[in-house]
Order: sequence, then structure tokens, then C-alpha cells
Amino acid sequence: MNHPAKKILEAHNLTMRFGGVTALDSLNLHVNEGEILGLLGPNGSGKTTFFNVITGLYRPSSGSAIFRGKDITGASAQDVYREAITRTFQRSRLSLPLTVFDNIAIGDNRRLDTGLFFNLFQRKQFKSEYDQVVEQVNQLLLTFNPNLAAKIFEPVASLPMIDRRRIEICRALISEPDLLLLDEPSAGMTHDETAEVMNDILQVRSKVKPFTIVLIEHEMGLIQRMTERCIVLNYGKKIAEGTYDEIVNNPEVQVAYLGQE
Ligand SMILES: Nc1ncnc2c1ncn2[C@@H]1O[C@H](COP(=O)(O)OP(=O)(O)OP(=O)(O)O)[C@@H](O)[C@H]1O
Repeated sequence: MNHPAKKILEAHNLTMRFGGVTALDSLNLHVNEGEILGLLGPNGSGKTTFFNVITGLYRPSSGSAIFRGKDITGASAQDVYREAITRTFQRSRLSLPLTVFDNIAIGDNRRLDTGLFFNLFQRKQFKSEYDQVVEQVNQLLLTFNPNLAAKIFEPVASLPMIDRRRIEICRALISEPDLLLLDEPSAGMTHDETAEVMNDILQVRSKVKPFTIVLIEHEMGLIQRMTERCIVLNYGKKIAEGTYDEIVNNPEVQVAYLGQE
């Protein structure tokens, strides 16, 4: 695929220390606008910490993060969200008794600015906004996975793992991000289920908006199929960068992975 190599996200000497542990060690990397980038590395190499620092969960010890030329180092999670960066988490963060709709709509922080007064006393306007959100969630589900759209008002607890993962991804997509950070979407699912969910994401990407993706994933088949470029971390540093074929044949990457066993 031919993308203009415009940088959407840059990390400059990004460092994150937790006491004596250096999770990110002067990390330098960039993500190109419109690409699907694989972020790889052995367990504990700093992948999730990178997402946590970018999305405002942690303030880095030093270094900077730049999104579309704007410094977002240490910005709050809410501010990062407003820049149109969203993410999923390795462990499920769904509210099981709530419906599919509730769990997805909650991801649209743009609508969290109405106070109690509005919700209690502006009933007509509240109802009309609510209907708009239902329509928005329904449209997303129809594009993402029409079978799930049919279950929009069912409680999440009644749904299988694959649908729960879809809901988490839709929660990150409902605000129409420009950059989606996916943290190990295959976790807890079979090969085939993961492939299905990835196809759903590609479907939204081709029909709604060609957003950029950074994909943390241990399943190499998925990385091979989905990504155009990969970056490999080890001990919080970038040790390799290139296409899937280039990084799997890179001796330093092979040592990093083998050294783990
Ligand atoms: N909140 C924290 N407090 C202390 N140490 C942490 C914290 N978060 C991460 N670490 C440490 O930072 C290092 C990097 O962890 P991180 O979770 O980023 O790795 P990872 O590459 O995502 O690993 P995995 O593939 O297992 O998810 C590890 O040594 C981890 O124990």
C-alpha cells in the first residue's frame, strides 16, 4: 500500500521508570499516518507502557511524545482522547451486566459534558441526544459486525468472548479516532476468532475512515497479515524496525526472543 510517509506520532527519548525498573529507555520511534504498525517484543519489553504513556495513564520520566506535530507529553487521558487517539486494553474492561449499547456508548467521552440538571430537566433534548447515540452505535455495529448489531440491547454477560472483544474495539472506535492503539487483541481467543475480529476492524477502516493502527501482538501470523511495518522493543529500547520479513530475520530480534526462554 502507498501511504505518504507523514508522521502521526513520534516518541523522542521517551523514558519511563518505575522505581528501579526502566520500562522505556530513551525510546525513539515514529508511526506514519495511515499505516498499520506492529509493536513487538518479548514479555516486559515496554509495549503496554508505551501505550500507557501515550494515552496519559503515566507521565513519562523524561522525553517527549508528539502527535501531529503537537507535544502531548504528560497530557491527561481526556486531552489525549480529544486529539482522537483511542485504545483497547489487554484485559477486558467491560461492564458485564450492562448492554452492548451501554458499553460502547460509554466510550464516547465527547458526550460526558452534560450535567445532572440537563439530564433531569431537559428531558426532551436528552431523549433526542440519546436517540442520536443509539443511531451512531447501531451504524458502527452494522459496519463492524451486523450480527452484533442485532444484539445491541443484550447484556454483555450473555455474549461469547469474541463478541466481548468486538465490543471493546467498538468502544474505542465510537469516537472515530485517527489513531487506534490495540493491545493484544488476540488474547483469550482462537486463531479463527482473532482473524474474524481483525477483518471487522479492516471493514470499518475501509468503509468509515482509514485510521492509523498500532498493534501490540504476540501472534506472529497476525502481525504478518495485518502490518505494513514493525518495530521491535527489548528492555524499553527499539532494537529493530522494518517489514515483518525483515524483523523475523533480524539476528538481534531472534536473540531477544530466544533469550527469553
Ligand atoms: N505500573 C507499573 N509499576 C511497576 N512496574 C511496571 C508497571 N508497569 C509496567 N511495569 C514494568 O515495566 C516493564 C515493562 O512492562 P510492560 O507491561 O510495558 O511490558 P510489555 O512489553 O507490554 O509486556 P507483555 O508482552 O507481557 O504485556 C516490566 O518490567 C513491568 O514489570
